[in-house]
Amino acid sequence: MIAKYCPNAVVNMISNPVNSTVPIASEVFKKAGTYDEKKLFGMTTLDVVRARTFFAGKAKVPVADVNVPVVGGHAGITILPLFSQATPASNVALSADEITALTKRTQDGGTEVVEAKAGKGSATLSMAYAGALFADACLKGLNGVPDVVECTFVQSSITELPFFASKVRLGKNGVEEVLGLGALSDFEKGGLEKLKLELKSLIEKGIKFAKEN
Ligand SMILES: NC(=O)c1ccc[n+]([C@@H]2O[C@H](COP(=O)([O-])OP(=O)(O)OC[C@H]3O[C@@H](n4cnc5c(N)ncnc54)[C@H](O)[C@@H]3O)[C@@H](O)[C@H]2O)c1
Ligand SMILES: O=C(O)C[C@H](O)C(=O)O
Repeated sequence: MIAKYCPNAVVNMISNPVNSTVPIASEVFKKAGTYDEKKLFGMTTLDVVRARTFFAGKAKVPVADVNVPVVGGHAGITILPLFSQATPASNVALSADEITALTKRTQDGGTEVVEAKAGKGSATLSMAYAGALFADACLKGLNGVPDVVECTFVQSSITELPFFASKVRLGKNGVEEVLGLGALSDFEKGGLEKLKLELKSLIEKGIKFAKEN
């Protein structure tokens, strides 16, 4: 419907599995001849919200001031929070074990809620909050507000994968610039290598599904 009737819309995919639904949507747009890679996003803002919240608690910094880039995708180990780039820096030294635990908590946050709700849906309120944050950022970009930067899952060439979540500069055309990963800790480099294998297969599954249906 969007591909046919609103071909210029900015599309934020929330429905899971985001790692596959975004590639599926790209194929649908391609079939309709209306694919614009600058306007198709997979929502990963909730991962950023979780990473910020968990980091602020441990680092003893106010959550409203915290920013943590989250890269990769939106499921399990494909979610990679870059705590080494968190701002402001922690007020207490975080150990490697604490960073590992924060990373796992961020990766498992969504599943934790889905399991707790036992068949009654997912983290709906925090999803709505994150959706509103990201939609607001898109609108700011479309309205010409400069330097609107958010993490999101988009068509990308910053790794060998065709889609990847990273910091992106939003503007009048949707994605203005896909930003790089920056310096990674050894722990994050390990996470990146593992996540790429998993993400590759989820992206390929989506593309295969779209081509067969
Ligand atoms: N990207 C994110 O950060 C994020 C966060 C939370 C949830 N999600 C995803 O958002 C989606 C919705 O989550 P929820 O908690 O609201 O789920 P839910 O199970 O409470 O609601 C899903 C709704 O979709 C309806 N539905 C199912 N199949 C349909 C179809 N074929 N046509 C029309 N309607 C259909 C169901 O009747 C139900 O009302 C899920 O895919 C979930 O995984 C994404
Ligand atoms: O719906 C899910 O499986 C979890 C959701 O993506 C979330 O991050 O809360």
